[in-house]
Amino acid sequence: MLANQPPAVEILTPAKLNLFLELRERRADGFHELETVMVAINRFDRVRMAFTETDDVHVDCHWLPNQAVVVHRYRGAQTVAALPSSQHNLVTRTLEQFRQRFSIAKGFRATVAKTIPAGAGMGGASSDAAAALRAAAQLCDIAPHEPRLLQLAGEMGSDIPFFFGASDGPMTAAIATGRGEQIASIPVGGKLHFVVVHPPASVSTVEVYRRCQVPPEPVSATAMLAAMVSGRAARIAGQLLNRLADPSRATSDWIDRVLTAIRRTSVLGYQVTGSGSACFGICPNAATASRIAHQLQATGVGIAFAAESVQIANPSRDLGSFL
Ligand SMILES: C[C@](O)(CO)[C@H](O)COP(=O)(O)OP(=O)(O)OC[C@H]1O[C@@H](n2ccc(N)nc2=O)[C@H](O)[C@@H]1O
Ligand SMILES: Nc1ncnc2c1ncn2[C@@H]1O[C@H](COP(=O)(O)OP(=O)(O)OP(=O)(O)O)[C@@H](O)[C@H]1O
Repeated sequence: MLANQPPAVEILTPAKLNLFLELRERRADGFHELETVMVAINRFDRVRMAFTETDDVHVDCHWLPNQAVVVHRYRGAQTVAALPSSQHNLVTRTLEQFRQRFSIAKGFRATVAKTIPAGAGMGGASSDAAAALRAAAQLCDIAPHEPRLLQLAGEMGSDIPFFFGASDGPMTAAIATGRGEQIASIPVGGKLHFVVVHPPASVSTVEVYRRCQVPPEPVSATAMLAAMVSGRAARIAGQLLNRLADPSRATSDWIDRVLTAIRRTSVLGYQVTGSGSACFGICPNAATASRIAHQLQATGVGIAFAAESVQIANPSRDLGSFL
């Protein structure tokens, strides 16, 4: 680090896909007990953080320029999803709570450069918040898996703890229970390949959960876990499930358009991720995923890209000063 410059850290934080999501119970607090199998994929946001001498938090959140993934062209119109201001960003709210809980006097400045589609069920905001907490912990010399940090993560959003990864080694996939905040790493028998499509419409997670129904006999994730261990894409394809898919389809007719387009390709299986609006297909290898992504891009139902499973990387590199 250069002399007289504040320390700063950078984390590349991934998106997720839900390969399995079953609802078990609607709780009195309005949340749902669930069982979901999530996998991290190689679509990243970049979070950079440093201390400031002021006693506040400021977050600059922007799309990375020229990221085709966020620019939709539909019937001549071009749309880029709006991102929240600093005040309304989940990263800001999370860092403010962190400062209070850990009695941190200094403030933070963060820049969040995004490529993860927003409101797409790919966990973008949660991933950013997790990265910000991990970066803040590093700046403040707090252990990355300190229980109070994970507790705060879970309180700020059900999906956030997943993006911390595991304390005992690299993590690519996990089963999440409770309302999604209780994470157990699961082994995956090989790299998984996907094609992901997100239409030019976001879906509200709150709205999808409002419309969902808990089945009388929830399906267990056991068969999916065994399929993940095998690493066989065809076997995993046979176990894809998302109990939020129907309420997501009811929320936006884009979901059916995307699913219909994916069904016409040679993917091994397909599903909605999280509460939507993105959908994915599972493919036998990277070349097939790339070929199908091109094919789907040409259908005009959204932005299509190939992706593969990745490990959630462990703490961040020290940047010296970047701000
Ligand atoms: C759909 C998923 O992305 C699947 O991984 C998650 O379940 C959503 O996680 P998230 O975006 O972090 O959601 P939160 O910010 O915790 O909650 C947003 C809203 O979703 C609903 N919600 C969320 C999680 C859950 N287990 N039950 C719920 O009913 C609640 O109405 C809540 O007010
Ligand atoms: N850092 C952030 N990046 C993107 N969206 C954010 C951020 N902070 C707050 N938001 C708000 O949260 C909403 C949902 O964000 P996100 O992209 O995480 O949705 P999602 O992928 O559907 O999430 P999930 O899969 O966890 O339900 C956005 O529409 C936006 O208004």
